[in-house]
Amino acid sequence: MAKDDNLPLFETKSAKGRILFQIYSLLIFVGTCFIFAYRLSHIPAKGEPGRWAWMGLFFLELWFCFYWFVTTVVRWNPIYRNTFKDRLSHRYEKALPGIDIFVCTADPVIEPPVMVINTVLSVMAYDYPPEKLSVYLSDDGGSNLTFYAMLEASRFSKIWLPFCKKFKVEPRSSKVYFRIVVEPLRESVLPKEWSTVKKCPISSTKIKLCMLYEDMKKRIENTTKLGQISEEISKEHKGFNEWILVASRHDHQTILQILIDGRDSEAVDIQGQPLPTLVYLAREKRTQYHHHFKAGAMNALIRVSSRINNSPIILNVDCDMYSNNSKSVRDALCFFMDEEKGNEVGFVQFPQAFENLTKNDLYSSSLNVARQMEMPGFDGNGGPCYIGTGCFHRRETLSGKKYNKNFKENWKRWSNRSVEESTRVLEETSKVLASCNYEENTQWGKEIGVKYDSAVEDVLTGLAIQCGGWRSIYFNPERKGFLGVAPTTLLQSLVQYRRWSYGDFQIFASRHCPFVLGYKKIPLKLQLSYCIYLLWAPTSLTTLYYVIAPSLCLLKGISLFPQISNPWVLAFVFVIFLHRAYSLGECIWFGGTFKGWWNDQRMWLYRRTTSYFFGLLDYILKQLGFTKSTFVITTKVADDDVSQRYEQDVMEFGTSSPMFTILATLALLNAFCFFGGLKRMIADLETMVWEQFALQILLCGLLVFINLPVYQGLFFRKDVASLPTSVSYQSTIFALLACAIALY
Ligand SMILES: O=c1ccn([C@@H]2O[C@H](COP(=O)(O)OP(=O)(O)O[C@H]3O[C@H](CO)[C@@H](O)[C@H](O)[C@H]3O)[C@@H](O)[C@H]2O)c(=O)[nH]1
Ligand SMILES: [Mn+2]
Repeated sequence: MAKDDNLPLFETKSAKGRILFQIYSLLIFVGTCFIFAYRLSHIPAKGEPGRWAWMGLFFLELWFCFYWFVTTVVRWNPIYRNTFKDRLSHRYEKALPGIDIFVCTADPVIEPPVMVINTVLSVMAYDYPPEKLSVYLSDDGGSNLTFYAMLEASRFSKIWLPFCKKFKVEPRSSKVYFRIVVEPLRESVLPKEWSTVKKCPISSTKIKLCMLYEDMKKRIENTTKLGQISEEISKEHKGFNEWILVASRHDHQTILQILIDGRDSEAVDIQGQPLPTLVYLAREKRTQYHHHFKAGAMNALIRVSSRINNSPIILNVDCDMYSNNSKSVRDALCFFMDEEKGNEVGFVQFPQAFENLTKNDLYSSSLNVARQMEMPGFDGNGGPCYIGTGCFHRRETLSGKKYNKNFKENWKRWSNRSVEESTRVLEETSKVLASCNYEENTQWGKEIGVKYDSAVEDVLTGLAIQCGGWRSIYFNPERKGFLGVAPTTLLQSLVQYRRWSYGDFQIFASRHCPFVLGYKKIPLKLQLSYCIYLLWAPTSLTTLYYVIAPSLCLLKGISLFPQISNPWVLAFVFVIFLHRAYSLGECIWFGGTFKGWWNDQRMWLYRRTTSYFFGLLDYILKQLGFTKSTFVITTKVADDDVSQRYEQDVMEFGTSSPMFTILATLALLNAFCFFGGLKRMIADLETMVWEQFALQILLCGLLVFINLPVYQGLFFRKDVASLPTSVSYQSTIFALLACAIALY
């Protein structure tokens, strides 16, 4: 026995400099107390104008205070993890468990097959014994285009995998690798004909492979364009044409194909090494059975994979989330296989990060603060939530098993398992498990598998696992584990947050509310932590009030804040200033820019006033039975000119949407109030009324300032992505109407 045999496989560190944060929190707390003291002692008397607006403001400040308290609970004790992969391979290299990897896709148009197979290739190429890896693609679109791309990928993997191992390639998405490594050289160094270059800075193997990849890509894209499959493929897979027909009606039967069977000794790469198993699954869909979107797909995958490999660990990624780090599987295993603490680990969540961010992050998609502050905070409070992608699960947690203290994993139990069945038989028998009515009258989606009760199935499932006694772990390695595609237009981003806020609030308002489900099962601080996401939807109302009421009162001449010469004003200035300064500091500390922070403030406002508001409406309408649940899939491609505007940080409107009408109405309303307020002050300069309205005019002015892109889109831009005239008309009318009502 070597002497490191008892050392742990991972370590946990607390964040430094917490004392500063605690001082900051204390200061904010004291400041807020003063604000409340002022509010309570200065309530306008009965009959005085603005009494109700005042009360409203007081109530909202209480709410903001609670919300601030929750964000503070999250930030109180963040922890960071580190793994020791050398110890893992030293101890377990021969006995590593099998890993089943699930990739989900649903629509070949907004999730292009080339992108999907690059994700698949990247996870097939993990630095892990290939015979222990199985990759499953669930295609909810039942698209022959995606299937065809998978066939191409299964062929390409035979050269791609040995190549990755030989050159220690990172990242292992072919598309990204060639873009980073080969493309830059292609233009500068290489003349037209690549193969004729002798003195090339990259080896000819790399060039050849890149050409092969380009060929494959062209074939896939051409099929996509033509909408048909090459004859060769349809001959190879009988019954294919029939499938094209059924799939196009979106009502189709299960199609399950094991493209590479890892147990087959003939399934080898060009160097004779075994390949990971590769499975394509399009589960059956019928209009009369609810398919439950991604959660339904995951559950079908869980069942099918249990029949084929039944690996003890399941990794789940979205189709745009390629693996950016070939060691992630080993990282995750360091947590699961740790002798002392490993048995209680239910899932290991990697952060969601994106490859297509711009420097100033116009739509605030980077999730920098969530990734580096909030999630470590969750981990410190009892464990991160499950965020749907980049997550390794212990299979038992997904089959509804609860943790108990005596549980001890026997990894050998799993690795000994070998199913001696022909691929054909497996394919046929597994199909039943993915049929549309398999789950009828079962606990799937309720007690077993990924949960169905919410539009954010991931958060709900993670919470249930934690309440079942399992620990979750958050791991954010230096080299990011996974990279995905962030929305590239304003509307996409707002729609995505609408689904999230709706789903999150659904959880909060149900019997799965962390305070109910988690009572005595997870720590109170974790229950509170969940609120920062689950309470998004209701914060829309408070925010709407805060951007409307003070401005209208300004227009009408009702003062809601202390006047500037009054010492009480200090409390407001102090809290607001310190709070924002902290947020700016946090943003910059985690790699943002000043402009990025400013954009984040804007998106904070836009999400609250539109996405969260509609999320709340969605919830109410669903409760009343007016709507059915939907899942608007986030688009992962953009036209060239959309991409160009995205890269130049030009805000994308372009269509009319009720969300845009709200944004424009609020922007105009504040502009009217601002100028109306200014006019009043200038007119009454001697009587010093401005003193009473200083804070209100400041707030209103800030709102005008942050809305500059909206005014531009309304009046000053003429390009296709500006705001349509219909939105301009509607919003002008609404804003004028609101002002008129307030004045008279
Ligand atoms: O009916 C469906 C709908 C979606 N998906 C897949 O689900 C994934 C996530 O969908 P996406 O539109 O990209 O949603 P995002 O908002 O980016 O996803 C986040 O939020 C979702 C919950 O709202 C989680 O399921 C995701 O894992 C998480 O990344 C994608 O791979 C889709 O192909 C399906 O498989 N079937
Ligand atoms: Mn996504």
